[in-house]
Amino acid sequence: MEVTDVHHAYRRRRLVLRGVDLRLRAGTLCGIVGENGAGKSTLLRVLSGELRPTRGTVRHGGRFGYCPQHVVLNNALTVRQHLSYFQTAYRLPDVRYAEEIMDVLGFTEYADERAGVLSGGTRQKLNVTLALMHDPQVLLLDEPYQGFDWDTYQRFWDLAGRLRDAGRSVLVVSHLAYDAERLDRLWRLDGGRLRPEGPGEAGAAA
Ligand SMILES: Nc1ncnc2c1ncn2[C@@H]1O[C@H](COP(=O)(O)OP(=O)(O)OP(=O)(O)O)[C@@H](O)[C@H]1O
Repeated sequence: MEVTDVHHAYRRRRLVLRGVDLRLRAGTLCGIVGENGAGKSTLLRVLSGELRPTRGTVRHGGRFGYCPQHVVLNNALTVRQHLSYFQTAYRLPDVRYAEEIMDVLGFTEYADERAGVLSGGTRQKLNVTLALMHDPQVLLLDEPYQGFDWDTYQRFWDLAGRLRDAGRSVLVVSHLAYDAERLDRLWRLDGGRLRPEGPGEAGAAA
């Protein structure tokens, strides 16, 4: 994914993004942190194509996955019904990979529960599974581990590391400055631009 000089202003008023440049190579696990209101979700919505940038370009190739910050589930459908709905949307022959992800995240036993009765953390596990189940080459995750318990949080990072090792580009966005050693690159979104975060990060490309 290649992002060049991206600007975004809501209704031509406040400029939230003021020239974001970002390059995500295959086989990298990257993070963006920023305070509340810094524009992280706005940036991900631009990167996913949901919002058109006021200026600048976003280019990416191959299958694309996006896990939005706010869980979008149909409360009347069971976990399994969500999988089959997305299986059709993604044109997948089966949901075996989705079931593997469910197993890794530890919520297989909820397969026949309706989304409306799931706990917040379990809803988020389903949200992440739906974004991953077509094995995207570029994966954008907005606050993906909100509501996860510690064990699930660790399993999530193991999964993200495995995807990186399999050659996927993974970008995790959070307001928390999580364990930077898990990441190949970390940026901070501040003042509408990205700057490298952490020691020894003076402008190297991912
Ligand atoms: N649809 C919208 N219309 C107008 N302004 C918006 C809209 N969505 C976001 N904003 C504004 O854009 C700015 C950035 O918001 P955004 O949600 O991208 O930040 P964030 O870094 O994701 O915040 P948080 O960590 O709280 O989720 C905020 O000032 C917010 O009020």
